[in-house]
Amino acid sequence: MSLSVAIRHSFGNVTVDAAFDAPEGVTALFGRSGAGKTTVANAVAGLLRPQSGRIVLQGRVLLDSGRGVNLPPHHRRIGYVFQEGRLFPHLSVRGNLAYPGRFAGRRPPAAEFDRVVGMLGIGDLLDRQPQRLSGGEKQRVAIGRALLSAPEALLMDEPLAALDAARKEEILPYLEALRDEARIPILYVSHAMDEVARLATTLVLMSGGRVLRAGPAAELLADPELAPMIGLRDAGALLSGRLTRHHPDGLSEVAVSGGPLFLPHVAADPGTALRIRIEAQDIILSRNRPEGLSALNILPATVTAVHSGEGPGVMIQLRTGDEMLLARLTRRSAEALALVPGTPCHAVVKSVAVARGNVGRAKND
Ligand SMILES: Nc1ncnc2c1ncn2[C@@H]1O[C@H](COP(=O)(O)OP(=O)(O)OP(=O)(O)O)[C@@H](O)[C@H]1O
Repeated sequence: MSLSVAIRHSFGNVTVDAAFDAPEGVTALFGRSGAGKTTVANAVAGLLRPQSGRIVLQGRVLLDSGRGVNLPPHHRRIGYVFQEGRLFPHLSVRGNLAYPGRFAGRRPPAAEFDRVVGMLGIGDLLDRQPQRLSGGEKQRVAIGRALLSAPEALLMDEPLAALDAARKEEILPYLEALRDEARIPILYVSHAMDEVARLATTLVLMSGGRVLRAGPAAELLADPELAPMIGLRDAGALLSGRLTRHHPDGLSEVAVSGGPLFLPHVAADPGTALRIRIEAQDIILSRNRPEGLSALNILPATVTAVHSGEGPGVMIQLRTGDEMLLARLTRRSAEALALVPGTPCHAVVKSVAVARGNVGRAKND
């Protein structure tokens, strides 16, 4: 199951020239405003006919400019979710959900309807009209409607951008479940790194109309050379772990390959697989194992790369267990500690530095 995209399109002197593969899971198209994300998404949706390109979904050719193939949007079998839910205002939630079935000439089987409604937690909303839904509820219905069209891929264009932080946090677990349960590629357009770090399994970094890098999200997010492009304040690597237990003082303990991590309470059962984003600016490095320190998380690590930019800062990549971390230090500190590839050290992370939104679910295998 995959979506393969290669397009080239010029708007006057601006050219978008992008190629990548989106396998099952969430492929995040990330980049600053004007990077070319919407152009790619529109070409995939069939809303823009690129001057040249080839787009193939599960072996079906959606676009092949060389052979004059360009399927219209409604024949592409792609479900769309946009920034605002775009629900039909005159239909109830149930009516909105049933709509794609009518459109495709079939109704989704009742079991499928119940499964999607259950997964998105919208069972209590079925008889409401869209104007009586919150922004987050509207988005969940919009996702449900897209899923019930039995799509072979989902395209989500900034689906959380119009929501405040609390509504975003409410909807992210549903998107995580979708990522891990729907066995289709999900193309997720966003310029918000917190969402991307939470959801992406594959990352396509775009800049100036081109794909700078594409690959597994955990690998790209731990690459110090890409940090300036991601944004130094947003840089941070992902750790995967398993919740081991909740402590009576409110901390949750998570086993990551480098050791135990103590985090502010994580609302999940022991055994749950998690992914944790540790922001590069929240790590302190020490050559010796620090003692008499308030921080609870001290992970033994080895420096694997040091990347200096133009400013006073450096990005240090570290291995802890079998995973990577990124730490942002001043050049002065890195020199004082003589940090070079191979240097053993300790990565110190304050528990409270790990924001709740940086702890998400991962696929349970
Ligand atoms: N219809 C158009 N006419 C002229 N230039 C365009 C048109 N659409 C897009 N562009 C240009 O193409 C480039 C890519 O735009 P695009 O909308 O794909 O970027 P984006 O990454 O989606 O940005 P944003 O996050 O702001 O939506 C930009 O330089 C933009 O100005």
